[in-house]
Amino acid sequence: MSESKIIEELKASIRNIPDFPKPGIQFKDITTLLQNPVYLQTLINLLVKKYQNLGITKVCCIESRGFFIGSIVAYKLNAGIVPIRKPGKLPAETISKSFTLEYGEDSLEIHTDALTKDDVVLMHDDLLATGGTAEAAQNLALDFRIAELYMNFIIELDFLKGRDKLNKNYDIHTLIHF
Ligand SMILES: O=P(O)(O)OC[C@H]1O[C@H](OP(=O)(O)OP(=O)(O)O)[C@H](O)[C@@H]1O
Ligand SMILES: Nc1ncnc2[nH]cnc12
Repeated sequence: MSESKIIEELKASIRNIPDFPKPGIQFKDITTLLQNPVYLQTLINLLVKKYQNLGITKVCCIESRGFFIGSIVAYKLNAGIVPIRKPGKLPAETISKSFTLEYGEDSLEIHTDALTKDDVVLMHDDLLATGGTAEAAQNLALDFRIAELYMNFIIELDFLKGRDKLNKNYDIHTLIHF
């Protein structure tokens, strides 16, 4: 099967929940993709193929839905896992960035010793919506003056133009567009 057909199948496996968690939001639920072993393997294989020859040393995984796939990809790439978490969850010294998202306001934190200037970082989250989360996460990583940064999302809600908030000097890749 062609790669675009495979991506269409993965897209069809994502469940839409209207009005969750607030009226007007069309929530893209990835649990229906993740719980299917074939779809899970297919997704991981596509991501590993894309990022395997780039010398990635750390995968930054954005809480919480970014943890699932980001962690597996890190393992497959022989890279480390760096959690980017909601406030008050990381126990050691952190740096923090605030942002607004499609249905609220939040901030994100990373440990101050999580990255170094030699790191080639893959930043992963399940979904890019308004881009507030990804922008904050990108800025957290760039504060470390890392060697390179790749941004990856399973899903992008194109109509929200979240991509426009991100620094265009770094590669941004999304598998499935709505
Ligand atoms: O582009 P944005 O408008 O910033 O929205 C995208 C973010 O929203 C969701 O996370 P959420 O904050 O709902 O947390 P969760 O992963 O813990 O469910 C999603 O997993 C992204 O992280
Ligand atoms: N529409 C949406 N579906 C799933 N996760 C989201 N995060 C922000 N917007 C979302």
